[in-house]
Amino acid sequence: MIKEPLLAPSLLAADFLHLNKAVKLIDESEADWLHMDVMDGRFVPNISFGMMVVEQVGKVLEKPMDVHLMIEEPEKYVTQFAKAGADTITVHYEACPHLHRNIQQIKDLGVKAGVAINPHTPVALLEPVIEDLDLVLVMSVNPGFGGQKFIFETLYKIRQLRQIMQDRNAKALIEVDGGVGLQNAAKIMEAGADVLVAGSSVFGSEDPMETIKKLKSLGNLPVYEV
Ligand SMILES: O=C(CO)[C@@H](O)[C@H](O)COP(=O)(O)O
Repeated sequence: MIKEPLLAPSLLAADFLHLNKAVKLIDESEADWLHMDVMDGRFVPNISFGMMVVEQVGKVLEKPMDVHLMIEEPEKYVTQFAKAGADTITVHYEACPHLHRNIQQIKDLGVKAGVAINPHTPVALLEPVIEDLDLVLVMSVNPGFGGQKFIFETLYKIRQLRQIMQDRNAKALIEVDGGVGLQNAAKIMEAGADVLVAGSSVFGSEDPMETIKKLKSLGNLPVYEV
């Protein structure tokens, strides 16, 4: 039996002219968190939105806000994102030469701390900090854009990470982000994920509410496709 995922639809795929509507939909749906993708045009080749949008969304959102910083020098901005209402702040391993300090900085703000790794980054690199983390975000596409194809090798990384965490009795949640949808969600959960981020598969679907419902009831999904 596959466990029910925590589901975090990504606002990046919503209609930016009607963010209020998207937030309301998340609050009224079975989704657990709202995922917010902040991009700076330096760490990733795209610019999305910053703390002003996060703050406005935070004012109306009732569910936890999961903020994924795809930015260089995140230490300069985490305080502002915490003030803007983030419940979890995730920084990238590849953007943090002083990762241990960055994690402590986030926790000192009273916010849950996450670290994301790009598809080419080995999970073993997180071993020295794994016990300090609330969340590990395994990128299953190269970050920067929604609507990309899930990278199959991510499944091995999730399994490896689950093993490392088990060996160290670490409690972080494993979140998987990029190309996640009804066709592969069960397989990703079976590999050991806890949280699924879903952008296009939710907001690009005909009935986002119904898609969220289906993603939450994984027992009914096929596990053969990736
Ligand atoms: O961080 C990112 C992209 O860099 C993701 O959160 C995407 O927003 C996921 O989008 P889909 O692949 O689900 O469309």
